Amino acid sequence: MPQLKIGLLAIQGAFIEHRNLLESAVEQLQQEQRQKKQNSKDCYSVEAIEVRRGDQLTEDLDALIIPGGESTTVAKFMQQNGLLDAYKVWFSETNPRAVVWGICAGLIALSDRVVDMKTGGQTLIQGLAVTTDRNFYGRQRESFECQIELKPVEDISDCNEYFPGVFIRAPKILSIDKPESVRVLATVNSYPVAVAQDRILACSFHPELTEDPRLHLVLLKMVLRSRGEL
Ligand SMILES: NC(=O)CC[C@H](N)C(=O)O
Repeated sequence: MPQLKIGLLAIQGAFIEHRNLLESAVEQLQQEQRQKKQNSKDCYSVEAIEVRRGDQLTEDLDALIIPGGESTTVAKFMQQNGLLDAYKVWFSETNPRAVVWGICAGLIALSDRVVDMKTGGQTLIQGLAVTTDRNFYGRQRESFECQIELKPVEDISDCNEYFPGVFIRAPKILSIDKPESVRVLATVNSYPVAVAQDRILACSFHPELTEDPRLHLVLLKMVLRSRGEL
């Protein structure tokens, strides 16, 4: 049984929530595959691991989830544990299978440009051609929930119902700086809240705090595509 190995940067919890949603997403993937071709042998399973050290970013790791929390802590944690250098190798063109998903603080860390950075600056991972305001919603209201509209793009098979949006001191994607390569997957009032570029997925809200696995399924499909299996 082919296995999808997904790592979660283990900074501030949320591991169980992500593992549960990855398991629901893989079940949906199996259902979709069964509907498409009967007797499919490609019955995937998912293994979720907590990533704490650079040497865990190996070639057999299909994806890394950079969770929400505090973007300054994310980069510091990565620097202190040899993860930033290891990430650069793991995510480089020498390993074209690797997929990364930045959630909230993870989106900030992956953004090419960040507005309202920490005083004195902060380390970014970069790679995603967007400009993000780090604390845009945080300053207005600490957290809120609203309905997110999913776009009918290739990896989203079911966009009929709103996605439950949980925003916590959320950043805002101010601009998409390479519209030819960044796809908008979800919006609120026509502003992008989830985007994808090549092997990068990013969102400004917290799907792991819902019971909706559709974004986790998007991640798994990106993984399959980068493995050349979809
Ligand atoms: N929920 C979150 O991840 C908040 C991110 C926070 N605005 C930051 O600066 O990192």
